[in-house]
Amino acid sequence: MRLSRYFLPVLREVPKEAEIVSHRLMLRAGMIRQQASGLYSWLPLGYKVLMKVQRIIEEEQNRAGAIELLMPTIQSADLWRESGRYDAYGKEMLRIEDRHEREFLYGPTNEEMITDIFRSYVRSYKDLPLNLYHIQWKFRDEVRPRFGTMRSREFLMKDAYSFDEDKDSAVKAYRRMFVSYLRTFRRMGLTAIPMRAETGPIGGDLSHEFIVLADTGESAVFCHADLLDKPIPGIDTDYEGDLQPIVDDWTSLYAATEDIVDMAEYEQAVPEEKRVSARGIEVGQTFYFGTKYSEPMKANVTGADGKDTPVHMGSYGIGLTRVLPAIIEASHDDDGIIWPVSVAPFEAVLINLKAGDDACNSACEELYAELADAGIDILYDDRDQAAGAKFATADLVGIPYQLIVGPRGLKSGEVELKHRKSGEREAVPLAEAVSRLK
Ligand SMILES: Nc1ncnc2c1ncn2[C@@H]1O[C@H](COS(=O)(=O)NC(=O)[C@@H](N)CS)[C@@H](O)[C@H]1O
Repeated sequence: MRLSRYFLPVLREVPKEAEIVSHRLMLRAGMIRQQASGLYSWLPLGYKVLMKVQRIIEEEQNRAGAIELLMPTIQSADLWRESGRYDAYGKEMLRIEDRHEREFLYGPTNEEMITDIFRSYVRSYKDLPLNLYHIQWKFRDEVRPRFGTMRSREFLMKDAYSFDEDKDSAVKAYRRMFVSYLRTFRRMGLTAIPMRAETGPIGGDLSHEFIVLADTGESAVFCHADLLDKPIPGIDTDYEGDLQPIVDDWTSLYAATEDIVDMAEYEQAVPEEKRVSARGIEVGQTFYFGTKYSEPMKANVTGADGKDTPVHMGSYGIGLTRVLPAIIEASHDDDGIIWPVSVAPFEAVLINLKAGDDACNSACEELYAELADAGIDILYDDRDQAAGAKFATADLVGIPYQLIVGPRGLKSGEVELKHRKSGEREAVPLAEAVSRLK
């Protein structure tokens, strides 16, 4: 992509309403624009990162055996009356009337709707286990939206729902999602620690919040330091096998959020030098809630014994539009964002130090074509601007590699490769530049 033809509205000044670094940087880097309280437009650069995060989530959900579909954002109130949550959900729910004065709502989550889909088609235990998920916009009328898209009113969520014949099988489904979350967040460059959590409006009696430690996190968390550098399950993890050892390994060390921590238990379980009490960002949450929805909504299957019983369910959410600021909180410096390559909007930015200089222009045009042919997601800063402005933009938007082409380097047949994360710079022969980025 040529920057002169892109749409990247970076801001010079720090927006005053932004209280935390990720909010400031997402605005300055031209990733988002606030349209109203808690409502954002995703501008091209931000949207590109959001879609890279989505692809990683889809890959890991599919690897764990979940099947993707897509449900609408608008839901019928009657469906929520069946589960009893229509009134219980409170003021966070945006209630809507259509032209025929029928009652609808903008879905804050989809347990009722997915249960309705399930009960319409599945009758036998032979069709289980089943895990259906979608990635869809949600609306929660947060009383105090803040920190940019960290806590917004409209947000993008992956929500998966598992259906099993009994609790034992449902706990196996829970473990598959638990393990897939360990892989998913680490692939985005995040260390997300599973912590026992309250279940809140979703319900149930088994739940973990996946927490990224960050000074600006909304909740206080308490955990054992050994959880911070534990290796995640490999790409060859057998999701049909016994995942209990992995889950036990990750839950045997103490980790709890402030709403369920037992300080005496924490101090008893964790030696002083291993105690980590910090602030955390909840990027995902897993729930087992049995027949909470299938009972009232009569989502039953006929078992091997010929008896009809309500299915045991769980739900598993990831806040995609919260993951982006979480990554920035965990990976930035004074010059801007430092994207992990896996989610970076572009893998590299080609910087022409002297647009208008024939040698630089032709070298850049050649490199740009070769990089694109090599399948590298490249941004070419071809603007007629001073070098300093180009470096500042590249550092701000956080692209992992900068390929810098200047008249002096070209004279010795070299370009400069800068690693955004380490700041290291190295002279690379022109002919090797593309292979260095592959
Ligand atoms: N207001 C919000 N803004 C941004 N992300 C949010 C917001 N509310 C929740 N999230 C994200 O969405 C994830 C799932 O939300 S939740 O309430 O915990 N879980 C559910 O809604 C269940 N239905 C899981 S499928 C959270 O872990 C968080 O990462």
